[in-house]
Amino acid sequence: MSKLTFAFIKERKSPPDRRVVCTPAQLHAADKEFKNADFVVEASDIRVFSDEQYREEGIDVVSDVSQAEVMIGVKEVPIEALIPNKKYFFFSHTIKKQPYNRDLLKAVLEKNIELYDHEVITRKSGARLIGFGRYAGIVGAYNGFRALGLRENLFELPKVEHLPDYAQVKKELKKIAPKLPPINIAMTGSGKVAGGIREVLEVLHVHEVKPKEFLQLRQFKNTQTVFTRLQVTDYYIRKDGYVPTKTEVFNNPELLHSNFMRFAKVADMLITGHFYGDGAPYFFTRDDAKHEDFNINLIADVSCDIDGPIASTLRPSTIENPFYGYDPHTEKEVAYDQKGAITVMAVDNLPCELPKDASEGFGALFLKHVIPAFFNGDKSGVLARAKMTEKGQLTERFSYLQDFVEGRE
Ligand SMILES: NC(=O)c1ccc[n+]([C@@H]2O[C@H](COP(=O)([O-])OP(=O)(O)OC[C@H]3O[C@@H](n4cnc5c(N)ncnc54)[C@H](O)[C@@H]3O)[C@@H](O)[C@H]2O)c1
Repeated sequence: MSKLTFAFIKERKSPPDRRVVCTPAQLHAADKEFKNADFVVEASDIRVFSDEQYREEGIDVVSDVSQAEVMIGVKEVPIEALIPNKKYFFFSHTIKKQPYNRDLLKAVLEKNIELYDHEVITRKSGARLIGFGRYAGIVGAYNGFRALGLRENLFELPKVEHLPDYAQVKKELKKIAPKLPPINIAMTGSGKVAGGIREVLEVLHVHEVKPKEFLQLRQFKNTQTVFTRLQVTDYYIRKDGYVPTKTEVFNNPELLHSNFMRFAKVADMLITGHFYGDGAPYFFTRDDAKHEDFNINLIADVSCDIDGPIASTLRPSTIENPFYGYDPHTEKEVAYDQKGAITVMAVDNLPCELPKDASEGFGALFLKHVIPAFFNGDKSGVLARAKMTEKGQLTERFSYLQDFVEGRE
């Protein structure tokens, strides 16, 4: 069997992304493990690991990767940089028909590229195998507490992007744990983002209560910081009054009403990590936020769906300026610390703030689930499921994108 060459390509999107799919140490180990694979790295001066660090691990760093068969990156590859007739792995942000990437998908087809999108590297059940979600949850929750400290003059957390790694993030959190005020925190979600949020709450020793107990907190004066984790069956209810099953939530959102306001009356802070399905009810609307009982005044919206289920998320924010305020009465953006406003953290590229750890986490999953599939006949079907394009056509699973590519929707 001839060797297959995998190239870890340079990120070319602006603003620059420092993440990479595999670290130098991981590629060193992979080089030993996969005898039929060659791994090369495209030279880059923005990556969190330097070219020299890869060379030290015995990995070739080259300026021209066109000899490789498989190209592996993180963000969208600019059209002019796409090399025809190759296999590519990156986040194309096209599966939800994102209009800003229509031309990219068109170019992928025209250049006869086999595109495998990281977002659709899944188990047979559809559950995603790979992602940066955990780090989004960690950084998003941290940023939420950073906003709280700044707004209330309680403590000052440094920006994550100025810290070297997750270990230091945890150290900073431990320092502020004793200074946390007695507030009620609700978090949402059950996937990787939610896992990251939970890690932060655990480092901070925030006490967890069940959603039912959380609802009772309204009657008491807080004495400690508490949190509860809300699942779909907590924040949605069927229109006929029954609690929905998860399958109903995923497949029949038209059956549902939001049941979130009961939590909004108790929570001071919300940290989101849910997945919002198309057509599902909003958690709270602009009108809900005007309600005198609406108690939430700080939202770290990691899920970050714009002008959607979390009405105060008017726009994404940036790593540079992560916070803004939402005035429920005027429905307008205001200063993040304006009296009566909801403070919003809605950074949509959170894992970029922790590029080293995020790359390590992503790389471990990629080497476990994807690379072996090239050499075992894709026995779990992971490549077949993730392949979006082949021979200039969309694969069957992604044929729903045909109208989108042709500009008909
Ligand atoms: N702000 C950021 O930088 C950032 C970064 C990564 C992810 N995110 C967002 O965070 C959210 C969660 O990401 P994740 O990595 O935890 O995802 P995940 O794939 O790990 O988990 C998603 C969870 O949602 C559930 N789910 C699937 N379909 C659903 C539906 N229709 N309705 C409700 N739940 C459903 C799944 O069972 C799973 O438990 C996503 O919206 C993602 O876009 C934001």
